[in-house]
Amino acid sequence: METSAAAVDVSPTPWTGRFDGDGDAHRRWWQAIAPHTPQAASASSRPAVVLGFCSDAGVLRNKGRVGAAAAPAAIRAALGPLAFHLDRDVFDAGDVVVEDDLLESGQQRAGRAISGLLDDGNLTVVLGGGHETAFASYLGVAGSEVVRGKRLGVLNLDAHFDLRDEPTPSSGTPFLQMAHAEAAAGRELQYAVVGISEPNNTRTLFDTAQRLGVKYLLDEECSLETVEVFVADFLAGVDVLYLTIDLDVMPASVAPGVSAPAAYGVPLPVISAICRQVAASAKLLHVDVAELNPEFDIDSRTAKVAARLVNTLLA
Ligand SMILES: N=CN[C@@H](CCC(=O)O)C(=O)O
Ligand SMILES: [Mn+2]
Ligand SMILES: [Mn+2]
Repeated sequence: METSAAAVDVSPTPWTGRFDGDGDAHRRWWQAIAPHTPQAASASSRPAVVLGFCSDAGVLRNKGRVGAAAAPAAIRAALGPLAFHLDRDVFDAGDVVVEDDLLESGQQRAGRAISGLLDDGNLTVVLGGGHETAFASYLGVAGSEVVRGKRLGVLNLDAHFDLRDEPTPSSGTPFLQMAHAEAAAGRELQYAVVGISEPNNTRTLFDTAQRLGVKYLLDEECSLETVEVFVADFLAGVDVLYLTIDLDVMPASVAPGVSAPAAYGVPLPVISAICRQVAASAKLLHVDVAELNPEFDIDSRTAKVAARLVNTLLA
């Protein structure tokens, strides 16, 4: 297996944040996180490793507002100052960078890096990138020894199905790509979506979801009680979970910095509760956060929300 360090393009850059002093009582993310190396020693049973996927290619191909390639740096900047209360070690493996339109090779490189990190026993956290990040994540998860013989579930928090049937992969196609890849391997994709906006998904997309047996909740159905039962049911049918958060699942007031801001959206407390539920399940294998576009992010609101959710997922 190629090591993660060999697969990434850009090494971790220094993290920054407020300094209140040295020692555990003052610790913030920027003081806790260390560069990931293949030899990185960890005392914790399941360290977390952050990897950036700097890509504008998927959103550009999907006719959206580009700028997500700058998101990994913006999320790190929002995470850095947060107080560190986690019981696990955290490392930064750097970035995989998609140059121009070279999306597929970038997804392959990120996939190899993720597989290597998973095989080493890490909880992997990818910071996208547009939602084409999800196919890179899938390549990494499906290519890992950790999922061999296990039932994989993909839980997407998103206003969109991203099941577009297009000749060219984009940020709108990753879950149909996964369904095809799983079918080619003789399996069926276990895919669930929380937060679907009915007016933002065509009849064709709903038909594709039905054909593939996708389980979903509409945004207007997402009360705390309903999502708790929905996620528990989905978790019960899988052995390992890949959670993907498309930040446009939340209302535009909470997540303005995305390609397609949501008029309705699922409230942050509901999304946060899902993250706690998933983190507590012990089935969580891999996480990604996608679609942040810092260019449209008022007061870094969306980056701060992304950072908070990552922090919650690792707690
Ligand atoms: N990542 C996916 N994005 C949505 C974008 C929808 C829109 O631009 O309105 C999709 O393809 O469905
Ligand atoms: Mn999406
Ligand atoms: Mn979306």
